[in-house]
Amino acid sequence: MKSFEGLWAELTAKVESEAPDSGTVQAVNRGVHHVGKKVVEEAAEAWMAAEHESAERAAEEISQLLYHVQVLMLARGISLDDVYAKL
Ligand SMILES: N=c1c2ncn([C@@H]3O[C@H](COP(=O)(O)OP(=O)(O)OP(=O)(O)O)[C@@H](O)[C@H]3O)c2ncn1[C@@H]1O[C@H](COP(=O)(O)O)[C@@H](O)[C@H]1O
Repeated sequence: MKSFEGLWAELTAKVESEAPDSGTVQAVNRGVHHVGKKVVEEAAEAWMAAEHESAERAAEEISQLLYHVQVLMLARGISLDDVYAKL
């Protein structure tokens, strides 16, 4: 099973290698404005699923939100340690 840190390591490697077929690389290249809008969209979907759908559907939307938050961090040059220092 993938973890938050495992996904972060995978996405970091994709961005560093500029993997051409990676949706993550394409999103990072589109920039913070584009990725930020995806974060807001996924946050709304996570909220709606948590309020109106099954726990499994909510977990699926939350996983997409976590993914897009990591993409936002990569687009903005923020590391996991930068965030953990604020927890
Ligand atoms: N965990 C994810 C992940 N979660 C969400 N998403 C993206 O978020 C989208 C879901 O958003 P929506 O529900 O809005 O679906 P959509 O409307 O079809 O998406 P868009 O057209 O808006 O892009 C998916 O289509 C993916 O593009 C993810 N994309 C990639 N990953 C993982 O990230 C890793 C690297 O992926 P690549 O960069 O694509 O190689 C792999 O392990 C993937 O499994």
